Amino acid sequence: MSTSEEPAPAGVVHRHIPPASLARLTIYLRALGALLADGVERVSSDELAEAAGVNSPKLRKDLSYLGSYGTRGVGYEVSYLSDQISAALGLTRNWRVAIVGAGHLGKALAGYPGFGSRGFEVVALLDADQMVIGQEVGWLRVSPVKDLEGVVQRTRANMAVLSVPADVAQELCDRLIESGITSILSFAPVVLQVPDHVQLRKVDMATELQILAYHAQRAQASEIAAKARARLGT
Ligand SMILES: NC(=O)c1ccc[n+]([C@@H]2O[C@H](COP(=O)([O-])OP(=O)(O)OC[C@H]3O[C@@H](n4cnc5c(N)ncnc54)[C@H](O)[C@@H]3O)[C@@H](O)[C@H]2O)c1
Repeated sequence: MSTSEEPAPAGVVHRHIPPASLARLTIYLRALGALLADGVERVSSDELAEAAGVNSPKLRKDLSYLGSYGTRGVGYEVSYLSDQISAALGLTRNWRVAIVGAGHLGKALAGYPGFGSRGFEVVALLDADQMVIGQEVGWLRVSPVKDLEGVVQRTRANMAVLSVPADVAQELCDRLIESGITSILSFAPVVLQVPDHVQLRKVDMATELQILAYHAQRAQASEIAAKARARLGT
């Protein structure tokens, strides 16, 4: 029987994965993690698609970026597929995250217990405020941002989160890059300039809420239109 549902072996360079598929791969990974925890060894496309809340063709297309073309009836080996998605997402690497800005957001992120199981270890939390420096957040102690370069070196951080006010974000972003960090997630509401070799992602909840509001408004408008059509019998 064909095993073409199995993804490409480890070490294979994956094709460029479109952002929407990339986002869904993280959902499959979480679903596979739950199946693994339940002792499930194999899963069909349909079952995995249902667990991840997508349709099977979309799942098969997404997994095809890993070299899997989905032959019906064979099923995926849960732990193997989980490893392959982790490898494609770069999660087999040990990500060590430094959080710059230990305010509301920084502390909440540093205290979140769910990162470890997803391959991210928060190794440092930094701030400029003397009242905040030295505070304990979980097992971390807030370090002074003036020592950022040394902290990055000592903790071997290779990823950073910026949870600082907008007006200091660029300067801190530059210092992180000079310290050797090339993957940065920024919450600061400002456009940051980074060189080509640096991966910068921005989280903007206000934009997400605006998009949500737009969809809610459209859904409401089409519901009103449908009711009006029903009333008129058209
Ligand atoms: N993207 C989003 O969805 C989203 C949501 C909430 C907040 N934010 C943004 O995230 C950032 C943090 O929000 P917050 O609510 O935690 O704010 P906060 O004021 O509670 O925390 C900011 C922290 O940054 C520290 N700080 C200031 N200057 C610094 C510097 N030069 N070096 C190091 N630390 C410095 C402050 O001392 C403070 O502890 C803000 O820019 C905010 O606008 C974004």
